[in-house]
Amino acid sequence: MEKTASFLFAGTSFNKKKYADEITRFKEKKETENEVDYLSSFERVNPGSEEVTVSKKKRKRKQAASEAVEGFNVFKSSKKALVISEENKTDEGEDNLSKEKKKINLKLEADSILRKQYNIHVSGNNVASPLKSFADLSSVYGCESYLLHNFSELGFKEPTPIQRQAIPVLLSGRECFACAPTGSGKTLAFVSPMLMKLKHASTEGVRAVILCPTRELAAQTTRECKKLAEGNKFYIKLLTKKLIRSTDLTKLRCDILISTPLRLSSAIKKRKLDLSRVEYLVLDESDKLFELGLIKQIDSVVKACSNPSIIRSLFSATLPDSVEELARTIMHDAVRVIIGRKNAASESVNQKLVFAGTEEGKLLALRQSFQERLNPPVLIFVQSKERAKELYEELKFDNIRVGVIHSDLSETQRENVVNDFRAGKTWVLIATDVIARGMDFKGVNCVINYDFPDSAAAYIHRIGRSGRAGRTGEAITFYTEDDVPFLRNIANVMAASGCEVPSWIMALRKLRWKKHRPKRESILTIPDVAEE
Ligand SMILES: Nc1ncnc2c1ncn2[C@@H]1O[C@H](COP(=O)(O)OP(=O)(O)OP(=O)(O)O)[C@@H](O)[C@H]1O
Repeated sequence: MEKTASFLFAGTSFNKKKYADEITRFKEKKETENEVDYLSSFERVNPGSEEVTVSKKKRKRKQAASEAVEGFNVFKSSKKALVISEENKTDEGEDNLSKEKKKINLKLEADSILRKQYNIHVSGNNVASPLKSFADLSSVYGCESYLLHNFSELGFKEPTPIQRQAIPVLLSGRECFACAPTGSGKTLAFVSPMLMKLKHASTEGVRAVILCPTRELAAQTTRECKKLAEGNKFYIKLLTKKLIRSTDLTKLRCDILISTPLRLSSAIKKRKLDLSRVEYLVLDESDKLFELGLIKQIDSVVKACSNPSIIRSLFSATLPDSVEELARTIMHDAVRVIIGRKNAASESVNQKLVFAGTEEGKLLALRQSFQERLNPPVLIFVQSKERAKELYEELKFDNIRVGVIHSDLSETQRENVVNDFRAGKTWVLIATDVIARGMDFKGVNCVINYDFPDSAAAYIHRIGRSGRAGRTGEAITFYTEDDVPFLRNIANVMAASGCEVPSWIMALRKLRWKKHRPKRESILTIPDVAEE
């Protein structure tokens, strides 16, 4: 009420000279007026109770009150008095307004200090305050205790910077573009507000969708979601082939559905999966999802999620301007949250470039480094499934526990390979970019880019498998003569995250980088296997 009044009365003008007498009279009474309100309302609620309960002090107040009421009647009958009353309200209104302004300014100042402290950059109007701690979730947003309990069970004491800002943005009902380094807890940042908003399980069909570019990441996100939802019986489902075959999707009981775009768009088309009630749509690794190969499927999912009050959000460690522009065409009044610098590598990874000369040189360098120091778990990235198979053939007899993952393996085989690596059964995992994004292997000590990555974004995601959740890691990138023209782009990423780069590389010409996948010589040194 006060707030409204203060806005209503702001700006009323009054001739103070002309009504000086009235002002004096008014000011004398001002102090008692608040008490009038108090007592008259007391009497309204308790008629006749005054004799029994009103103390001496209150009687005194009552006396003052009656005077004020009389005064009020007098003012009521006079036109002048009305203006004076307005003047009083104006003063009060201005007071309230400036108090309100002060409060807002203090809040904005505190928000800005917190954002600076955690390197949070936001753009958009009226962006919600960042979280000071997880406790804000219950004090400000009424978070249920199960979620806070789960955070503490998982060992999460403080929110990470992206969680501090993206969670309140989503809870305040705003759409969001979020860009934060690899391994900085983006999954929890989009899952927690979803769980809080959905509150409890429902039978009303799919209410939230999370899209991930690969099956492995979708499976991992499902697991994380279930861990965070523990204690609240949500229906959280991964859209698998088996689920599609065995269930009538028109009757799917599901609060949160996690899928790859291909699987989901085909379920919409062929199995009549209804997404019209979806309230939350998250595009994880959004820049990957907006790449040419997937855009059609994304489009069909976005269209199927036809609820006009849907909240969409995009999360990634790399968010090119082109993707933002494209996404803005479908988003409403979105807030942009960037942690640190946009499109930057994690600062907890120590990055090195190694000149290996030729393909043969790479294999030699790899073997030598393993002989000198093998500190598992180690991830090795190559540029194609063929090369992944070749490198595996070379290393499998080297007395190293090595595994390989690529898109030619079946779903179960891929799952087993990932599980073996997670469990420490394999020390070295050879992979294509299929697991470069989002996969959260605990404590990967070193990432080796055996083949030079095909883009700066691919580089950032690959090396981001190491140095996660506050740990440190190492990344080694081999390059040959073929890769030299593309060195500068990687060097820029390295320099921006504080790593040393030779000056001759920084002096190279900057190239507009389309996918760099040169034809490379075979890795195999064993001709028999090559011919198999
Ligand atoms: N508040 C927190 N405190 C400590 N650890 C956390 C916190 N939130 C998440 N984590 C842990 O941090 C790790 C990385 O989280 P997550 O996989 O969500 O990162 P990400 O930002 O999505 O990375 P990427 O860009 O590679 O997908 C996970 O092991 C997760 O359990």
